[in-house]
Parts: sequence; C-alpha cells; structure tokens
Amino acid sequence: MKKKLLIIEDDPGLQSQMRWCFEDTEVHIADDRESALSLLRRVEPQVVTLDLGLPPDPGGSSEGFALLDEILRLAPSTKIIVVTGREEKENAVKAVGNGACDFYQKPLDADILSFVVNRAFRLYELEKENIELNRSQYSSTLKGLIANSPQMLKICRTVEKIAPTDVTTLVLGETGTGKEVIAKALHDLSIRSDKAFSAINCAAIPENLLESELFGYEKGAFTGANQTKKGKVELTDGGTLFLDEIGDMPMPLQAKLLRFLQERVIERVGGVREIPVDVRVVCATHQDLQTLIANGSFREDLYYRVSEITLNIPPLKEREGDAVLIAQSLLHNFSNQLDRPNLNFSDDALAAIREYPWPGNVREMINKVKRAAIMADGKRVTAEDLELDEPCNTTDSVLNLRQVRETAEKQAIEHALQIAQYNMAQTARLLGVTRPTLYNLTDKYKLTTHDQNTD
Ligand SMILES: Nc1ncnc2c1ncn2[C@@H]1O[C@H](COP(=O)(O)OP(=O)(O)OP(=O)(O)O)[C@@H](O)[C@H]1O
Repeated sequence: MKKKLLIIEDDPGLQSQMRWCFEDTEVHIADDRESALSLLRRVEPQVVTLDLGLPPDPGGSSEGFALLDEILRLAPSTKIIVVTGREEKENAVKAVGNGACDFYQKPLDADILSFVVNRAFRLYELEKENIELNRSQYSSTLKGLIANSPQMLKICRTVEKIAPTDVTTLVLGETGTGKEVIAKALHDLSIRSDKAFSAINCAAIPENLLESELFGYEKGAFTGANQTKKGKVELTDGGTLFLDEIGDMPMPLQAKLLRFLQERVIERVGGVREIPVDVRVVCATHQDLQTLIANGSFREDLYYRVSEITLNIPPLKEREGDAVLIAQSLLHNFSNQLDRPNLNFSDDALAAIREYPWPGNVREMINKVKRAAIMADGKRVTAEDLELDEPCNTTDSVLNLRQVRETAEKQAIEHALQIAQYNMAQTARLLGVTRPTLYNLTDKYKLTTHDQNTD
C-alpha cells in the first residue's frame, strides 16, 4: 500500500516543517476546506492531519470541525489526526468524540508526529484487513453465492471441479435456493466465460412459442414469421444455456432437446438444414423428475442425458448458519443502496431468522430483508420489521371456522405468489388450482398480483 498523507494546515512555515517529517510517504498539502476536499477526492489519502484553526476562522475551530465532519462523511475510513494548540485540550477531546482517530498538540516535534501518523496508517491497514476478512467469511468462492454451511461449501467444491468440463448438469432444489446462481457459476468458471450465458424458463413461455424461442424459425414458417430468426440455442453458440424448470418442458419439445443433446445440431422451425451448435447445457427444476417420469410427463432418456452430474441444492432451512449469514449480507447491501448505513439486526430479529422455515428460500429472504431495511426505525432492524410470523393456530381470537379457512387460504396464496414471483401460471400450479380460480381468489381477498418491491 502506497502511504498517502494529506496535511491540512494554513501556516506555510508549519506546512514545510511537517512535509519533511514524512520522507517515505506521498504528502499532499491543503490550506483551506476547498483545496482539502478536492485533494481528498483526487488522492484518497489514508491519513489526514487537520489543523482545526482554518480560514475563515483561523483563531477558532468551527471550520476545522466542519471539515472533520465532511471528510468522515465522504471517506469514513480515512484516519484523521486533529492538530490543536497547547491550550485546546477540550477541542481535541471533542474532535476524537466526533470521529477523529487521534490528536496532536503543537508545537511540532518531528518524532512524535511521525509516530502518531504512522500509527494511524497501521490502524487504517488493520481495519482494511479486518473488513476483507469479514467479507471472505461471507463468501463461498462462487460469485453471487453467500455460504458457509458444510452442505453448500461441498456444492461449491463440486461446481469448481465440474465447471471446466462440458458435462451436462442438472441442478435440483426448491424455488429460490440459488439454482440459477449455480448455473451462472458453472459458466463463469469455465472456458466459455467470455461467451454468452442465456437462461430460459420453460414454465414461463407458452408451449407453442417455446420451440421457436429455443431453436428459432425460418421466414414463412408460420403466420407472422416475416423473417428468419435465430433461437436461444443458436445465439448461445460457444456459451452456456440454462434451461430452468425443465420439468415443465412439453413432451414434443423434450424429444427435440434430446436430439440436440445427442447430436449437437438444431433445426429451426420450418427449416430443413441442420445447424451445428456448441453449447453447454445446464438444466434445473424444483420438481421431482422421478415422479414426472413415473406419470409419463418426462422422458426417462432425456433425464439421463441432462443429469450427467446432478447437484442437489438444499433448502435454506437445512444449511447450518447460512440464513443469518445471507440475511446480514443482504442487509449490508440494502442499507448501502437505501443510503441508510450501519443498519443491524436486533437479537430478536436474528433469532427469528434462525427459526423461520424460509419456504421461499433466498428469494423470499431478499424480499423480507429489503422490506425490513425500509421499514426499520433507527439503526436496528427488529423481528417485527421482518414480518416472519408463522400463521397463528390458536382458536381463541377467531370468529368461526370460515374465518380460519379464509385466513389460511389468503396466507397460502400470498406465499405462493411470492415464491412464484407473481407469475400467475406458476402460482396456480403451486396451489393446485386453475388460473381462473386463482384470479377469483386474488379478487376475493384483494391481493396484489404484482411484486410491489419492483415498482
Ligand atoms: N447463497 C446465496 N447467496 C446470495 N444470494 C443468493 C444465494 N442463493 C440465491 N441467491 C439469490 O436469490 C435469488 C434467487 O436465486 P435463483 O434465481 O438462483 O434461485 P432458483 O433456485 O433458480 O429459483 P427458481 O427455482 O424460482 O428459478 C437471486 O436473486 C439470487 O441472486
């Protein structure tokens, strides 16, 4: 680390005396607030010495204190040493109370000053190391994936091993467990990382459009096909294709996917030409493919093709210690995004996070923590802000069975909407009702059918 020191001092004599105290350090000098702030922004010094008596108040300390606040606001990790006159002990103590790391009293003694400044450089370095250490605790080695549980660390190791190969990988896990994050990590750690990564959700695209979305179409293939269009597979040539919700792929298309995986060629809809494509395929589903195979809605031969390696991502509630770790990291990010620095969970919030079953896994946690970060009064996020209450089962406070039934129904729909990210078809499937029934129910309970967090 190149040591950079900013000396804020309006006395030219002291400026040059101080400069000579720091031979192995890059020294910058400012004599008022404006020049100090411009150097702070440009040079980003780790340590600043600040004379409290600056113009336009050289005999007082108001300008020095204002500058102290401003530096800490702009660059909170900077170590500031206030320089005061012999009679200004009170100001020195006040400045440390306001966030300065140390103080130094004139007259100047080169040895003591360099000792104090070097100690501030060391402190800066230690704090930085500490932050790095905390950050590395948050991380698995995979980008975008926070994990420290043995279960997830084992998955990370497997991902690192299989990423450089081209094996077709099946990622299994409940909704919101991070299957797409894993697929992206497989891509990022492979030699394909500089090529495209495309994700396609087989459940979200109507059956009749999925084939042309995947394989493209030739001009004139169907009404409205005014020009030839490449599909996702072709556009991903050289890269990685992530097929999410593979269990929802219609049977006729499963046959085409199988052919592609076996022969590595595609045919556009309405085309006659075979086009070779080099794509690594990663599939995912939250469904039990064995059950789908048993009831005839998923091809067994395709299952074996897509599952050369299978990764089972455990639900969040089964990962030891990860819920709190992820929640803390999310809160840290949201508090920065929302410009509400230093938000922390209260003890009851941490206990609630540990206890809650997280049916919507990390996706649900993102919504809850974001909401809580917005709602929290002051710096503490409480259990109440998180709204993690489980449905209340007591009968003391309910009117009748109809009311119990309706409350449970409403909660189940709200939950399913959140898990399915407000995709109505997926929500209906989760709840085992038809789409019209779901719309009737959301009307009945006046439930919003879109994600308010993304408004
Ligand atoms: N371990 C984790 N650390 C941090 N963020 C995570 C982690 N796991 C998942 N996420 C985040 O949670 C959200 C949901 O993850 P992702 O889309 O990968 O889940 P999924 O299992 O593919 O969900 P679905 O089955 O519903 O498609 C994303 O915003 C993702 O970045």
